[in-house]
This record gives sequence, C-alpha cells and structure tokens, in this order.
Amino acid sequence: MGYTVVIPAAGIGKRMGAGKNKLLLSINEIPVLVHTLKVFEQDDWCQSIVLAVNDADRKDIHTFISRYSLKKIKTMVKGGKERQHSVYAGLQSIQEETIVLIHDGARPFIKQSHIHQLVEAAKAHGAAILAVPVKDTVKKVENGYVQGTINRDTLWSIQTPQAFSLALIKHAHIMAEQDQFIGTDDASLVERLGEKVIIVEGDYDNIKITTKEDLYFAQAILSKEMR
Ligand SMILES: Nc1ccn([C@@H]2O[C@H](COP(=O)(O)OP(=O)(O)OP(=O)(O)O)[C@@H](O)[C@H]2O)c(=O)n1
Ligand SMILES: C[C@](O)(CO)[C@H](O)COP(=O)(O)O
Repeated sequence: MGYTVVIPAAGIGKRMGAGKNKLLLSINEIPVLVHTLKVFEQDDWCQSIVLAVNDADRKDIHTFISRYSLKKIKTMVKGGKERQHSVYAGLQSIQEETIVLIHDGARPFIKQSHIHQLVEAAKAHGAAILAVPVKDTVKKVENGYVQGTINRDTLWSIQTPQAFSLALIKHAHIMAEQDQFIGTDDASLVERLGEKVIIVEGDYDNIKITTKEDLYFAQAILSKEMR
C-alpha cells in the first residue's frame, strides 16, 4: 500500500515575519522542514518524496539532506508563485500511477496512523483529506459587521495530507490551470470537478506553522510527544 508524497516547501513565510522561509527555522534545534520530512522517511509505506523548493533555499536543504540522511527525496522541483503552482510542479515529476499525498512542509506533527488511514481511504474513494471539527463559532463578516453565523455542525478545519489517485489530482490541476482557478488547498480543485472527497478525522496537534505563536504551540506539542 505505497504512496508518493509531494511536499510544498517553497513559501516565503510572510506571516511568520522571520525574514526567511519559516521552514528553515528550528524547533528544538531541528529545522521545521526536517521534522516534517522525518515522518515520511520513517514510514515504510512512503516510496518517495518530491520536494518543491525556492532556489534561495536549495543550499540549506541540501545541507539538511546530508546532515539528517534523508534518503527518500527522489526529486526536488522549483516552487511557483502560489502554493498550487509548487504542488503542480511536483505532480508533473511523477509518471507512474500511484496514490499521491500532498502535505505542507509547514505541518511537522502529522502522525503515521493518520497517513495510513488517508492512503487506504484514497485507494477506496479516489480522494481523502485530513480534517478536524471546528471548535470556535464562525461568522460571516463584511465591512466589520456580522452578516450571519454559520452552523458549526457542518464546519471542519481542513489540514494536510490530502491524498488522491495521481490521475485524478493531475487532471484537477490541469483543469484549474486551464480555468485560471487558484484554490487554497488541492481538494478544492477536485471538488470543482464534481468529484467526491472523503474526510478522515485527524487531531489538533497537526498544526500548520504559520505565525510566531505557532512556534510556542510547536514546543508544547514536541514536549508532550517526548514524554
Ligand atoms: N508559493 C508557495 C507558497 C507556499 N508553499 C508551501 O505551502 C505550504 C503552506 O503554505 P503557507 O503556510 O502559506 O506558507 P507560506 O506561503 O510560506 O506562508 P505565508 O503565506 O505567510 O507567506 C508551506 O509548506 C509552504 O512552504 C509553496 O511550496 N509554494
Ligand atoms: C492546504 C492547507 O494547509 C489546508 O488547510 C491550507 O489551505 C494552506 O493555506 P496557506 O495559506 O497556503 O498556508
């Protein structure tokens, strides 16, 4: 039950405000990106890793690959202007049909058990994504005024990995490019084609390192895992 994972790691970390790609920042002296990559390196189901990177970060990333003996990174592609473009560049480097996972380099706390549930769900249904129920109340706001409260029972906070058959996700990206559609996740490109996407429930540790507060949360998650 193998898979290939595409890891978009070519962002600039604007919201982190660190003046460099946030994936090069360290948590407990290990770079965020290395924390993420190690999960897949240690997963026997993972057959290869495709990394989308910025040219500016290549030297650092090659240093990480040798320092941490990351052996599964078979391809490194140049990232694009948007996350979607980086993912598509990675997908284009995969030829043989397989289950493909797309996972943010900024999500270091993904668990192997959830990866395996996703792979099995994608095998059975074609598309499967990790999510957790929304905990806050969510309201629609325009010009600073509440327009309405959205029924929380139907709301999920969507994470990655997102898992697909290669043929389906490649087709979805081709159609999105043709229609000049940019989505904030890959599943939205599949949904817009009318294809079903199944939810696999994950957990709240699978945070995306986005702003500086997330570095504090990351320390807490790591110390919990080390207990
Ligand atoms: N053009 C881009 C933008 C984002 N990403 C990657 O997609 C993941 C999720 O993106 P995000 O958290 O938004 O990262 P950044 O774009 O770096 O953050 P910001 O929006 O604050 O600049 C990250 O692993 C990021 O490196 C990418 O590969 N290519
Ligand atoms: C793909 C994603 O992580 C799902 O929640 C999220 O949409 C990425 O958004 P970003 O603005 O590119 O970080």
